[in-house]
Amino acid sequence: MFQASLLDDTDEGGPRPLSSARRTRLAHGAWVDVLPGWLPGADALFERLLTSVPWRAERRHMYDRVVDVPRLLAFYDERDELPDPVLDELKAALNDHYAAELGEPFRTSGLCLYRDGRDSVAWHGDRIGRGATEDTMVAILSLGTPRPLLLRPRNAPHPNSTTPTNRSPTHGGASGNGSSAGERGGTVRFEVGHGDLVVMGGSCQRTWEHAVPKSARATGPRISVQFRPRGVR
Ligand SMILES: O=C(O)CCC(=O)C(=O)O
Ligand SMILES: [Fe+2]
Repeated sequence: MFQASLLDDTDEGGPRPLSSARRTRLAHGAWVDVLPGWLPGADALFERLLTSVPWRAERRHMYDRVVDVPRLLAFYDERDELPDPVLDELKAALNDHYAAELGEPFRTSGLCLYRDGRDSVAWHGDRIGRGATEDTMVAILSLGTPRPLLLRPRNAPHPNSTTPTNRSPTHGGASGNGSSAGERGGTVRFEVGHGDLVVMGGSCQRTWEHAVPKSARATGPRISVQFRPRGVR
């Protein structure tokens, strides 16, 4: 049982039990757990993070150019104080549920702010560090405006291929609060926001890639909080 304390002092209520997360097994030993509406009242946390986190713009080398990273970032290493006590409680709840299976605790927290539909993250695996060679987990809390989080197998077949080489999962439709997963051409799609949790596990960082694509529609801001073990990034 999750022992709510700080959360009970607000009108947010605590996170829902992680035992109700639904696991989707993907090809190649990857899996994804999804718990829509994990954190009820998540919009209050969203507003606090939006104003209290020292969001940084970054620039990165891309081939021979230096380009703006199309989202704002903040990173909290294991010894850093998190920007909101609710994040400590969520990390503790994740560790209560997952540490035995993971074999170690989640320790670091990365935050991304997608200001609007022009912000995005390109296809990648979290492969800086052990995620490139070992099974691991990355747990992502989504706050604010829902955006699609897409997953596809690495070295995916051409989109027009009629003979996909990967076993594809099938998904139910939309769930209660609007989160939904769908699958098309080997790509798995989760619409995440407003307190939804997605945990990528098994070989997901090695054998699959994930992305939050740009959107041409008017899109409000989304914050994601990624909890990772030590040495995974
Ligand atoms: O915003 C998200 O949900 C994904 C972020 C991500 O993939 C990353 O920071 O590595
Ligand atoms: Fe990632």
